[in-house]
Amino acid sequence: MKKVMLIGYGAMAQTVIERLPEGVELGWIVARERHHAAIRDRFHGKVEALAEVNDCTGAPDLVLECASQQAVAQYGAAVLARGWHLAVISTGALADAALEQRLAAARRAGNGRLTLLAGAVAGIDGLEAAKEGGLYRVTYRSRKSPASWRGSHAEKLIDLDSVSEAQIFFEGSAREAAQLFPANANVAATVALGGVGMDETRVQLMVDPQTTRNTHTLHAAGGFGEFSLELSGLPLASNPKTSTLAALSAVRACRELAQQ
Ligand SMILES: NC(=O)C1=CN([C@@H]2O[C@H](COP(=O)(O)OP(=O)(O)OC[C@H]3O[C@@H](n4cnc5c(N)ncnc54)[C@H](OP(=O)(O)O)[C@@H]3O)[C@@H](O)[C@H]2O)C=CC1
Ligand SMILES: O=C([O-])CC(=O)C(=O)O
Repeated sequence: MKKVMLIGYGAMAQTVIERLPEGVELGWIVARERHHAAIRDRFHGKVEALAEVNDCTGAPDLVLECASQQAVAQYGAAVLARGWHLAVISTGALADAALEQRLAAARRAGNGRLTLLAGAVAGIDGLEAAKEGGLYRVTYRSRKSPASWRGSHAEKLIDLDSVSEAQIFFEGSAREAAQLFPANANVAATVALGGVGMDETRVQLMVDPQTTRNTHTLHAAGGFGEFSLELSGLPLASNPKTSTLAALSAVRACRELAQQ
């Protein structure tokens, strides 16, 4: 039986817990103190609620970050320095170049492994293959409902309550998008890391009062030719910022672990 450590206890973590594949069990959940009693009750003490990665006395086969970019900064290096396998969903954390270097150094020092989950988007494998032949241009656009942008930096750029038609409210690099919208634009970073990088990947963020979907549009052109991909994802009921597919990509990482 393979053992997983989960970081985070929010919407995505709940989906992972509910869909945990056979052959994998949850050993630890790193969560804020206020969730600890609920975790102990739910799992009858069989899953340890931890305040810190370093409080773990066991050895997880996989550490699944389903929390935030801040959590990657807080725990990522400790996980890698211990030689563990860290799978990250908050990929936008790597828009911080200093953090990226710190994680790389910890990984080298501890012989750990870092995996970036594909998250809410598809086509990253094709993008990475295309990169081998040279990429000229990669663009990414995210279109979500006003509810999905609420509580984000979007509120400083556009009045989400009065928007009556689809509107682009942000244009910039993937690095800017991932850092300004840490709970909404990790896909921009995922696309950047698979393609032409954080500063060259052009990003548009859009609010659409007519949609209930999270729609990701990716366009890549290069020596291979050209592709456009549109993914219209259903958000999680418990968090409209997060697409169901992002949670399922974390479930898939558990399935791969079970099959190893
Ligand atoms: N790559 C991709 O395609 C996508 C990536 N994401 C990333 O996944 C993250 C999780 O999504 P989702 O579950 O929907 O978000 P939620 O806000 O529903 O849940 C986040 C959970 O993580 C916890 N958490 C956050 N930071 C820390 C920390 N430093 N230490 C301990 N616990 C922490 C929160 O704690 P508390 O309850 O106390 O607030 C909460 O339990 C997003 O923040 C985003 O970064 C999301 C969608 C797509
Ligand atoms: O889940 C999504 O649709 C995308 C998302 O929040 C992110 O990229 O951070």
